[in-house]
Amino acid sequence: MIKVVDLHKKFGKNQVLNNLNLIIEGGGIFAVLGPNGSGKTTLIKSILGMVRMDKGKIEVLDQAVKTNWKYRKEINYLPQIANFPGNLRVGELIRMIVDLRQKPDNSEELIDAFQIRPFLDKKLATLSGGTKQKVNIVLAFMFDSPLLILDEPTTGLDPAALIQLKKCIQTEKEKGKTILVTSHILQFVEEVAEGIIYLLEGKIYFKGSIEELKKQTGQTNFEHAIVAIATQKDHA
Ligand SMILES: Nc1ncnc2c1ncn2[C@@H]1O[C@H](COP(=O)(O)OP(=O)(O)OP(=O)(O)O)[C@@H](O)[C@H]1O
Repeated sequence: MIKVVDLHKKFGKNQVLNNLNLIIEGGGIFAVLGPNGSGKTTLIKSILGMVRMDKGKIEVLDQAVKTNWKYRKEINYLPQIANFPGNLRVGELIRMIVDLRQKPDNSEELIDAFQIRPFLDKKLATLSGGTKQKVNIVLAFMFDSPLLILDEPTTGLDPAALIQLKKCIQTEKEKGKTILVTSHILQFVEEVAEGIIYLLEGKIYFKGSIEELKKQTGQTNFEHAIVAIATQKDHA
């Protein structure tokens, strides 16, 4: 599903990813974790072909990222910060994306699930942060794609929307999808994720289940295990 080999990425003198290797077989929910600035978004954007890698090779759905952009049609992506023109109305944006993608969509169902119908005629610039995030979630979930990448999906969500988001993630998982998610909300990660991918110093420092992480760090609490992993010498 995703194969990253010897990925290097520098911004100026800042070596963000340094010989990063990662294989994710199809199906399941994987949380990409790591301290602020550890390169989670850079890794995700490299997988999406949005960041030009300095060295390495990435394959997504058996296609090389460098040479082929068509694989991106098979990925649903929720960016950490989505930048759509503020004068666009919510309904217009959703229709625009549906027209561009030219695939069947379930936007109507999601509009109701996330209760954004009252906002369809509102301009994006006038929405609250949480409502904007609900719109972005609708955009990310409305197409049927084998790979879903969610960068900080919980940002700004109220409890009702958070429950809805978790339901959507579970539904996609049950359909056999692969879901990559980043989040600093460890309670959310513990509830949804099966696999943990922990980034540190430009590499995958740990890859495994939450149970394996607890065992390796000798911690019974997930939060403490995450803190402990960064101080361990043994790499995954
Ligand atoms: N376009 C860019 N130009 C310059 N530096 C960048 C750029 N994008 C990211 N960086 C730097 O790369 C490093 C990794 O950033 P990235 O956003 O991938 O981290 P992250 O793990 O997603 O962080 P966070 O948890 O804060 O979201 C940071 O030091 C950041 O400042």
